Amino acid sequence: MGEGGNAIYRRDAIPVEEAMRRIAERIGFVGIERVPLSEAFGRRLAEHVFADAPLPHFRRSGLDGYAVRADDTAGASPSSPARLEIIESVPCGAMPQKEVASGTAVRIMTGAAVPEGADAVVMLEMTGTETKDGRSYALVRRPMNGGANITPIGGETAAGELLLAPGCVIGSGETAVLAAFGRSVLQVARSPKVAIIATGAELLPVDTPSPLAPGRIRDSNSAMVAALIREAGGTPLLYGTVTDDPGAAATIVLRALGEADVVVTTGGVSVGDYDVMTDFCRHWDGELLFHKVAMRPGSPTSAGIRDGRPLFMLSGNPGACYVGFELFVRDALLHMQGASAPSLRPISAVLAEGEYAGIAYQRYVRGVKAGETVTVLIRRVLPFG
Ligand SMILES: Nc1nc2c(c(=O)[nH]1)N[C@H]1C(S)=C(S)[C@@H](COP(=O)(O)OP(=O)(O)OC[C@H]3O[C@@H](n4cnc5c(N)ncnc54)[C@H](O)[C@@H]3O)O[C@H]1N2
Ligand code: MOO
Ligand SMILES: [Mg+2]
Repeated sequence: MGEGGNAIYRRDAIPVEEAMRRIAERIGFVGIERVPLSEAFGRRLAEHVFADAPLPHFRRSGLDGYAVRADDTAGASPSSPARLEIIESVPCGAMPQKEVASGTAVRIMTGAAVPEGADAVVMLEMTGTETKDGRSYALVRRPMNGGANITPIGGETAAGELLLAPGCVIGSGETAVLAAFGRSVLQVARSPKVAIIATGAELLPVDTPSPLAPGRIRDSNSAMVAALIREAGGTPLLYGTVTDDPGAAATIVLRALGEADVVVTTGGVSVGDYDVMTDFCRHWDGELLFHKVAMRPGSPTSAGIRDGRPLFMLSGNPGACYVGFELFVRDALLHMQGASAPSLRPISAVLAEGEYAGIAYQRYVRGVKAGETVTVLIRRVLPFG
């Protein structure tokens, strides 16, 4: 078939970084949709969100107490409190009707609008009250600085300020900001639809009771990959399992490529007689991006693209399948949703125990970092001692 000289079909292993690059340069934004804020949690924003008004948009009291003129409290002390006539009480949500003139105070609640004329709020605990001739007075026992306990207009956010940028994940904090600024409907990245196809004649549905027939195993990869897809903001579509019949596998993979944004297969990608994905790669009308990666586990991991839709062929070995997803599929899904930064970041660590000899390929092993289980990439191991 005239492909003997092609390095991809010869399955020359390429470095992990090169494989990542080949995927990244071929993957684009998945498109936008509008969702209500109540359904936006975990999605990626696909618009700039600016403050359409200052926050707060009125001078806001930070305490329960009295709105006063700071000058009126100069020199006040417990033995000689400032005596200010209480002219009004302002609950939250109401606007004060009166202006605070010298010698007066307004009872105010946390979050309420500070009346004109007042430039400080004194907390209730610093005051006392007195009634005389049918009038009520606040006794302020300490001097106040101008501006004390008042959030000015725009004190949290100025009008026009950029609140959230495209690509950011909408978590609980972002949700609060969006709600505060009235964004009940948002433009977010569409959740990529990701088809999952597990290959292998040995595979049984998860609900198959024990004991399993000899040689048979439950399909754990589909469930794992579905969970990983959800973690990455995608929507998994379970296509089930396919046996090792090349025609049947090709039919279902091509159907999935027509229906989903991304297709992930597991298994059948090595050099076994029944490795259907290896066979598929040689006959499909898509473009193979790589067919072997210089890594362990998961060296047979392959990827291709057809009509702009990526096909990830992960190794069947569950550990290799996991590593292949982490390295190649996750960032592809995040990138499709507008994320700019790669999700994996290298850290350097010293291996506490064990040894790896004669490493030709990069190794990804499970490790524990300060109590947290992580996947560790071992590039180079220095001999002990
Ligand atoms: N002659 C060679 N043999 C193998 C090579 C090689 O280079 N030359 N590579 C080995 C490596 S490394 C790996 S990894 C595997 C890759 O195998 P496949 O991707 O073809 O996967 P399968 O053969 O289908 O299965 C491998 C293993 O994983 C189990 N499996 C498969 N699917 C699932 C599933 N959905 N859930 C749970 N477990 C699954 C399967 O039963 C096998 O045990 O090839 C080596 N061989
Ligand atoms: O590369 Mo295989 O994935 O060693 O197990
Ligand atoms: Mg195999």
